[in-house]
Amino acid sequence: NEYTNVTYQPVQRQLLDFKNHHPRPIGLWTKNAGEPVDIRDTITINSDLFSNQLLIDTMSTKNAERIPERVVTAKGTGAFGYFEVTHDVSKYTYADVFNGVGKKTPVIVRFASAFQNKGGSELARDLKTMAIKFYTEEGNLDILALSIPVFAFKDPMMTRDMNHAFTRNPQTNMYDFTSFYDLVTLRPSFGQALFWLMSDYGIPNGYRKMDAFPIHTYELASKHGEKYYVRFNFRTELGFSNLTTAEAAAIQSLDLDYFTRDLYNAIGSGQYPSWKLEMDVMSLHDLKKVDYNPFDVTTLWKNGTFYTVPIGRLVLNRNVKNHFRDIEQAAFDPGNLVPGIPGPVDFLFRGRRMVYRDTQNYRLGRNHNKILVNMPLYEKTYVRDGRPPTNLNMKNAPNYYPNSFHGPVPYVDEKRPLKKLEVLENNVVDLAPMSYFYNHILEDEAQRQRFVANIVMTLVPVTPPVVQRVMKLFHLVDDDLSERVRTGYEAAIAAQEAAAVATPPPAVSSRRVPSAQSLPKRDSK
Ligand code: HEM
Repeated sequence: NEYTNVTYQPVQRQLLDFKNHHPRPIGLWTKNAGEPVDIRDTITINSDLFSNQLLIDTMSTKNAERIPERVVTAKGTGAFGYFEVTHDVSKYTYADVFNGVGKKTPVIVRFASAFQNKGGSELARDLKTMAIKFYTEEGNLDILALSIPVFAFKDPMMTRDMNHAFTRNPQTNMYDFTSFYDLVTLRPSFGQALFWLMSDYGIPNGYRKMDAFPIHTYELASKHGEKYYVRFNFRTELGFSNLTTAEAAAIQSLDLDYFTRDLYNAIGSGQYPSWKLEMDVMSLHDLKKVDYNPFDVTTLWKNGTFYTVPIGRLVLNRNVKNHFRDIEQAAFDPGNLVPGIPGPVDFLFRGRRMVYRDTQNYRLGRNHNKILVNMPLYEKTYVRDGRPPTNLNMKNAPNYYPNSFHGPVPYVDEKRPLKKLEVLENNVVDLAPMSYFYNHILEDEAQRQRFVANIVMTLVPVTPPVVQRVMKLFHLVDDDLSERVRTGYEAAIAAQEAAAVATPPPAVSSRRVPSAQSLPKRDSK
């Protein structure tokens, strides 16, 4: 690269790169309304502040720089890239984006930590999220995925409560494992997601090295009028790898932004992260044969009841130039689907169709689709006016439908399935998958030990009556697990008590700041 004898990481050299690309200042500095700035206006002491338009511009716009952070997934990053179809899946869907081997579709992808605030730590044991917006010829397709393959509940009514219980306590303003485990044990559908989170899958070694799962069972429609039911999986081509709690803690003490740095540096040095997109498939016929609910987002499909089909590759090859413009303002909405992908039919998904739209109306405004990063390749609507941005606002085209003056017209999708599948769900929770996770998905003794240690660590600060409920739940799941967690918990509490007794009170160091008493006496001679 341009820097001889030194290796700068892309993150380190961002400003130098800018300067290299712009050997001279990029232009005259202007006030907000365009008047060039005179150098005498840039210093305000001993001047008439209220006549200084530059000062007023500066202070008033600085004050308004923030928009509300996302209620979840606030701490995030992202990049541009493309999706390439590598396999013929025309049998399953007529969606243009997945048809035609070799076809490339531009994407923006945002990653985040589910329950961290905007300035939070990426090293926290937390669900990681990956949201993909495909800018297809038939509109934006948004697929939102988590780093674990199951969700915590089926009923959208639980959303606010999970959000509250898993984030900051209203009085202490701290993350609170008491509310966390309280909710998990009162609603054991959380169990499987909890287990994934407490295992090695709970802290991937960066966004590049994690798999991502949209979780819901999507309905796909083929051009022959058949329907298929699929679960998509994004599999990292680098192979999944994780950080242990100790490794994450060590990195966290120096760098809360480790995931963001890793992604930016990789893309900036041409090591483009990539994922294979594949789907687990069942036909309508297969669906009717299984002895479980394949629409249940809290659990995996059972072995032997489906087959897997590769679709394509997702590659991220361009860092964004402006985080706020392209990442903070990005609005992903799982309801943004395209012809050939009617989408999920479960109740949680129906709830999500409402929620994302609403939160983005609040966070970005009702015209968030007109913000550059959210704009589809083609769009003609009867939407008008409202809070900016309104862009061209459809200029002078007719603003009502139907009309006889050549406003935009609908088309007929001949291939669209005639009937929609109606799914009824229940609240019954099966604990067998938790036991299966402990005994089969955790691959060896070392993984099991780390899993138990992570649970124990998070139980230590929990109110004892809630700990007892956790023990009861684990007892119902697996004897070995419950025994190990109990022993580990008792040992951790004993160690904590011993440490409290043994630790002397901290010594207060003298403060070497000037004070009336400590000023050296100069005239002592
Ligand atoms: C299968 C289950 C779910 C998956 C895979 C999922 C995935 C995601 C992802 C990837 C994001 C990050 C979007 C971004 O980066 O901007 C996100 C944000 C969000 N999710 Fe979910 N989520 C799930 C369930 C839910 C549910 C049940 C709700 C509520 C009903 C919900 C509400 C939200 C909200 C409000 C945001 C913030 C969106 C924004 O401010 O733009 N999620 N979700």
